[in-house]
Amino acid sequence: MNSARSRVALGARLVREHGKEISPARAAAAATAGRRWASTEAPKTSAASSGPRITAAPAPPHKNITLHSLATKVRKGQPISMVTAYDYPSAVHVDKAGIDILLVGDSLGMVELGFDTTLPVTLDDMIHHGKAVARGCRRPLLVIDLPFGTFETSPQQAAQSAIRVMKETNFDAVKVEGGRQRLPNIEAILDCGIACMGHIGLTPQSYSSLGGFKAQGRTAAAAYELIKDAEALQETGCFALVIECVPAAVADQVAKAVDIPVIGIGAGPHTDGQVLVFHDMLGMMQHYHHAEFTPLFCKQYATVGHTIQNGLADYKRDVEERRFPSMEYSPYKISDAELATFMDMVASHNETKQRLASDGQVKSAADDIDNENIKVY
Ligand SMILES: Nc1nc(=O)c2c([nH]1)NC[C@@H]1CN(c3ccc(C(=O)N[C@@H](CCC(=O)O)C(=O)O)cc3)CN21
Ligand SMILES: CC(C)C(=O)C(=O)O
Repeated sequence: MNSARSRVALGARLVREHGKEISPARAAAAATAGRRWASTEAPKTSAASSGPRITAAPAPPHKNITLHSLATKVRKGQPISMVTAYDYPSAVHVDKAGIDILLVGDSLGMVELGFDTTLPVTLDDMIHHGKAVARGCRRPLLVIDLPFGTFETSPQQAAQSAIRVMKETNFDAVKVEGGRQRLPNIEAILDCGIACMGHIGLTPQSYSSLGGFKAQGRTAAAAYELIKDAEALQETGCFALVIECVPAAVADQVAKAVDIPVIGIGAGPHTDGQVLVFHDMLGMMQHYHHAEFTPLFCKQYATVGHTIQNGLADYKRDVEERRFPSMEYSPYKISDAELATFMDMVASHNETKQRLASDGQVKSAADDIDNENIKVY
């Protein structure tokens, strides 16, 4: 929907039906889930010369993004930023950058686990990664995908999977792929009091029936289906939608058709927000397998993969040429007196070793040395 339009309906039904928004309870609940907050202090560098050179990072703003603050943002015409992350360090980065929504997408199967599609990803995989992300995050709205095979077969299956994910990860919402054919399943999730984001257009979990990762909504009829799907998902109570890989003009009309935020990926500039996969947008994918799946619609904002490659190559060369570690990186000290005593012990140890060797007792030398040098201990 265009930014000028009012977004009063955002999450409204969800909030009405379940009494309260999801996120206010998050800080308290997070403590029990072991979520670790960043330092609230200003950046500082450790002054202790013998200590490790650790720079404490400034904490992100304390204000969490909630369904309501998201609605306010959209009402004010401010676009929503969303990005995926799958582990603790990337979650810390996303949090610090002030991104609005962090998605643990099932794309983790491809960019983190090395599969060719998202189909093999399990609920256990999602929970494992979700927990790590939650430990690194406090500000963004946290959304997690229900992976293939965990929600399609019945509303009950969908509800059970969503409940398990919410219990174990302490996230704010789940995302479910599919349009009107998934309405009963999505309704069951919402009925449990769980916020749900829809996902239409290219739904990668339908890789098999779509015949690949293909752009969608490219005929009038298919584009019109997307409008009907978006309206149905809004009516059911989804608080937002992802629309993936459709022509910009089609995404524009879908966004105009509903009041809830429509977040695009490969869907042009007219949506209420944008989402990209972390590894794609940071240029992390050097491996041929990953490069193959970096979509054309993705803008690269960094070339982290090159930075990593350069760092590893420099390290290898330094080790091989004995440039690392220099004494600068050998911080553990021993006093001159202790060192002198130690050197005497080594000298005596070596003498004993030589004597035993020349006596032809090499095999049992170690035991004998221990006995003779018992004073060492
Ligand atoms: N790394 C990564 N980034 C993603 O955005 C992403 C994943 N993985 N895995 C799950 C899905 C799959 N996605 C993809 C993957 C490839 C294309 C792609 O290559 N599209 C072609 C057009 C295909 C066509 O319409 O024929 C392109 O040229 O962009 C699109 C979306 C988006 N998601
Ligand atoms: C690409 C985004 C929207 C996603 O669904 C994922 O990362 O799995």
